Amino acid sequence: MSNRVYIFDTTLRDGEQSPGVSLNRNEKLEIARQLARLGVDIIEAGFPITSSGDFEAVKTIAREVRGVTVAGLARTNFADIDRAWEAVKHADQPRIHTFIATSDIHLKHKLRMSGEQVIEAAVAGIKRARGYTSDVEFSAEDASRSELNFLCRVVEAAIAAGATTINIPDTVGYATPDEFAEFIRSIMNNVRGIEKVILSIHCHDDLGLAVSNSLAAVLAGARQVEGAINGIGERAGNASIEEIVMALYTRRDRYGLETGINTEEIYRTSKLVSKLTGMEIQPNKAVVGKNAFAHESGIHQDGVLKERTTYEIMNPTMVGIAHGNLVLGKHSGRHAFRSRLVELGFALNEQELNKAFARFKDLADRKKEITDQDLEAIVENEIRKVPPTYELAYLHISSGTTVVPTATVGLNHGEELLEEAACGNGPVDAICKAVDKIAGYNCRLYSWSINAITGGKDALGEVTLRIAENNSERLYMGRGISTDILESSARAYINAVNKMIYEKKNQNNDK
Ligand SMILES: CC(=O)SCCNC(=O)CCNC(=O)[C@H](O)C(C)(C)COP(=O)(O)OP(=O)(O)OC[C@H]1O[C@@H](n2cnc3c(N)ncnc32)[C@H](O)[C@@H]1OP(=O)(O)O
Ligand SMILES: CC(C)C(=O)C(=O)O
Repeated sequence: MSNRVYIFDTTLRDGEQSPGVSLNRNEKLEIARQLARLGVDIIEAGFPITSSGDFEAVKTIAREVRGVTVAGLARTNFADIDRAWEAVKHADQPRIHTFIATSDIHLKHKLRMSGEQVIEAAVAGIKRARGYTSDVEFSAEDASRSELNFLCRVVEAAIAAGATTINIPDTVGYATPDEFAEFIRSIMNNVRGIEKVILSIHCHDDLGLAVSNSLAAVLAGARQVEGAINGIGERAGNASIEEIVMALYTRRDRYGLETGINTEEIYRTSKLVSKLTGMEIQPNKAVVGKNAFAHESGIHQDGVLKERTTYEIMNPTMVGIAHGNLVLGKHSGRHAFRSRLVELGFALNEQELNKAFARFKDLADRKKEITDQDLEAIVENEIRKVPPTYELAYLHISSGTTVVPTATVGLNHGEELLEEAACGNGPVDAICKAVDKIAGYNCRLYSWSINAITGGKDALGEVTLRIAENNSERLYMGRGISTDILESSARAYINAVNKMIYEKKNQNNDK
């Protein structure tokens, strides 16, 4: 048996069946192009009878995305099959994918057909499709809940009618891995002609088992896996392509199976699908989640810094993520802390490091995640504390929808109180201009951001900003905290100006 596993991507068909998702033609085309770069073998581009929009999207993909099989889904009736063919016929390798349910529950309640009628419909549909193309996939919908002997009869008839791929879906995500593997083995052992076709599986995630069931089936002998990027799809979704691919890749040591996927395109594909479908990726999602390669606790961070493989079974670059990250938080230790400071360009001695680390742990108790800006602030405010040339004495703001924003600022400069007023485009701009007038500088604001340190209406707002003199690129970061965000802004701006003055003074002393 070949060790090559074919990847059938149904992001644009079953994936689009996710509640709330509707992709237009251009969006589908953009995703299809990316799927081709990813290296999937088959793109199921849509269900052409569904709407003229879907028909046009499948047709466009078939015409424009080369070097890949493009499939269109169809029920077994001729109208669906004819429409699917019209849509895919210009593809490099067109495939018609036709399906009908085989479980008692579907026959009795949904199709209201007998078993013989289902076999007849399947055979007729496949023959119709074979009249158009030599690449015909047949799916026995709800196969995993079907009576095995009947399913084997349907599959045998489908092969005899000309199907080249036989798909066994776990349509409602009911199977469990060992049971599904056994089911696949039974089909392989009982269906005449099964060795002539590619045996495929299509698993749903209702019990969170779609990937496990898919892998179990592959290990039992299936050689095509159907799934969707990010695991999107009807209800709880489909098996996630990226998880299956990375499981096969990572465990090739044990199973020796291969896909044609260019794994470095995985992350980009996942991001694109998430962006265009509007379906966010949960942070702890395997392979592509924000936290998939993030390490938060000190012991793990220390291990990863010493040797990445201590806590990483995949290299993030393998899936197209530039590098993993060490998230600094209250569980982090000195090794990770020092390493991030070095990355930020700070070389602290042991005493400074200990002092900064204690301050960091303090802050980490109050904040969920410590950012690079927090670290810069710790070092600059705590370790390289500058003497305050100016300190805020008072602040008065006049602002609103009908007045020009004006700020009056009083700054203590030693024993002196210096006062100035200025107008600006907004109150923050007015504050900065008033401070500039007092300090005798002309600065521009590069960035300004606010972060609520505590919750509720009286939350402490922490403003972090960066300024530079008008004729210089040297940036100074300032930080200010208050329950009033304009006061936080004033304090942050004054803090940055003080740093600038201090640095200039020291440079002059050095000369
Ligand atoms: C498991 C899966 O994911 S299957 C794919 C699911 N995807 C979709 O349904 C795509 C979106 N669907 C649609 O736009 C519409 O349902 C259409 C265009 C496909 C059909 O619309 P309608 O003709 O109005 O039929 P409706 O959806 O209400 O009912 C489905 C009909 O197809 C029949 N049917 C269902 N599956 C099959 C099949 N594989 N082969 C033949 N007939 C089938 C049903 O028995 C029902 O027939 P009935 O009208 O005689 O009772
Ligand atoms: C059409 C088939 C493959 C399907 O989507 C399912 O059974 O879930």
